Amino acid sequence: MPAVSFQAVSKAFATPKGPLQALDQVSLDIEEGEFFGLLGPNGAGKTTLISILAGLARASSGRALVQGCDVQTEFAAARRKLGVVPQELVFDPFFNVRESLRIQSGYFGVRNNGAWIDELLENLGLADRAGANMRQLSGGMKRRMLVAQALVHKPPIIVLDEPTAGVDVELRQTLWHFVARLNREGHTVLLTTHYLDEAEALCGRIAMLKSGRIVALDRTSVLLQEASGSVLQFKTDSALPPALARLARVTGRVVQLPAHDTVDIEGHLAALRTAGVELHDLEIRRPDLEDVFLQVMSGAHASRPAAAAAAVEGQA
Ligand SMILES: Nc1ncnc2c1ncn2[C@@H]1O[C@H](COP(=O)(O)OP(=O)(O)OP(=O)(O)O)[C@@H](O)[C@H]1O
Repeated sequence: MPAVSFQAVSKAFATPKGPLQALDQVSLDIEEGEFFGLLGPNGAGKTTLISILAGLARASSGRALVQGCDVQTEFAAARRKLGVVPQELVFDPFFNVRESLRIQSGYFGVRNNGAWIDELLENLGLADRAGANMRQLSGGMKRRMLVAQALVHKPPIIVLDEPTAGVDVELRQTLWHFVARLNREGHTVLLTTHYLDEAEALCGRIAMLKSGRIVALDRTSVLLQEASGSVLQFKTDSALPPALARLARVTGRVVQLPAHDTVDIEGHLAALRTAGVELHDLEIRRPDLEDVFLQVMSGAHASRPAAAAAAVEGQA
């Protein structure tokens, strides 16, 4: 039985401009013990899908199951199996850190788990703030607390919705170290993030959503292998010729240019030389997950989600 199963999940929101299709027939199984990444640009539907899983939003059609429990008809059982770390910081300001965790445990019917609460506080760098009132915590500390709250009932499935947005390097490392350990111990992890290097490093399998549909679904290693061509990367202080500027991914001085083949690379280099662009730290590398993501979103990547592939093969 999959840890998480989305079965033809669709969701339309009523808006003043008419219905907005946030999710369109999303089908996806996440197996026990997977570290699964759900990626997509802003507005792709990631949070909506997670909200449906957590029972915070209702699917317009289709259904979601957590270890076989329907999130609508068996809400309490499904919810107990999930530890959801939400994007937004919402807290009860009247309690201290340890009290909040005890209350959250009680909410899930879990008692006498002081040892686990201590372990959470220790592993998330909150031990010396255990007596602090929630109001006194910094933003980063509050985020650690969100993680602790989500894990307090030792859920088999951990759902992290952009857990590292606005988080410092130290907390990122603490968090990933801890979540990777829980995954090794058998917990299933579902992660959404805009940090594709994190997804590449952590996730065994990845689904990419675009406008509410799955547009890629595969093992991370396969997505990387199927990415076409290579990337010409260099640093420069000069402006790029317009034709290359349109193709390039530019981050400050770092320029990354996708290239299909060696002829393409030679063409790029010739155009740069003609334009008098001075290149530093030039390298040619394999595409990384960010390149794959951009290829998938532009429709250029070879990967097809299984359902779409089966439909095409069925027509043949
Ligand atoms: N309550 C709502 N009412 C109307 N539209 C909504 C509502 N919630 C989400 N949407 C819309 O549904 C679409 C999907 O939003 P969602 O928050 O799921 O995207 P996301 O992939 O999580 O994006 P981000 O990366 O920005 O967090 C967007 O177009 C969004 O504007």
